[in-house]
Amino acid sequence: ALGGGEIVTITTTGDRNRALADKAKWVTELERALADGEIDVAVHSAKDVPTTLPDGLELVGCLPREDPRDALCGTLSVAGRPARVGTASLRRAAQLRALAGAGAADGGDGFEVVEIRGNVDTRLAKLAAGDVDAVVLANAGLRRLGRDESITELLDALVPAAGQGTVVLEARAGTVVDLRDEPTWRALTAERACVHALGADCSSAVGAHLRPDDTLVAWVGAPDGSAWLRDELRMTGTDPAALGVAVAERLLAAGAAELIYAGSNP
Ligand SMILES: NCc1[nH]cc(CCC(=O)O)c1CC(=O)O
Repeated sequence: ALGGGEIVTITTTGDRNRALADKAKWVTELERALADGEIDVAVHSAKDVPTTLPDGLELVGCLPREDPRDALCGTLSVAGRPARVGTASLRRAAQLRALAGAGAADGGDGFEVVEIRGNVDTRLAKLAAGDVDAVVLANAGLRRLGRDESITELLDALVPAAGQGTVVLEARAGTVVDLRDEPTWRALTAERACVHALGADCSSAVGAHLRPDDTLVAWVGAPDGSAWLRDELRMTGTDPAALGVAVAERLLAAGAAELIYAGSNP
């Protein structure tokens, strides 16, 4: 069990160079420290943890999930020109472009998605400076950083990333950690199983979210939002991983692999 432990701070490549696109940059150095026995438990944002773990490591626990939704800071609606919406996330860009293509922006002149990099403060500074009219960030991240006053709207229309809003614990296989919020664990299991079975990775435009009513919603799209698939299925049994695989199989049967291939090779 965890208790009376010592906290080891590890600065990762992701912390040092936020311009890198690969989310695994926040995870691999902690996994190396786990494998070397330098630490016993690694704490990650679940969203950044690939669905295939190195041999000998496993997810062992999680904290209760924060709200998993994406949050809009700024506005999608500007008079006289399309609003510029900044995001670094292929998933958010693809879903926003799909919405823009559907003419979902009420009022204004629609919006366009632009790539924006840097940490949360950098992105909010770009918004404040008028470089963009809006940015989309995880509600959970904004709340944890005390920047939730910047939020103008929670985007129910976007399907969150698998594990978004969840702090997860990873350890060497067999490590017992008495810290696991069961509803969060169920959601994490279903969402990660879905992404894994889709053959998606962090460079794919894929969302997967187990709603509190036990319905798994998944979204797979081309990066430009020109084509996408959405599916949802309610859990009937008691196996969240089986639900994730079932949704992935339905999406694959509908052609999801072509969209994911496009996402991995933009
Ligand atoms: N890849 C960056 C990252 N990893 C986890 C979060 C947010 C917090 C969370 O999802 O738990 C963020 C920032 C963002 O997406 O806005």
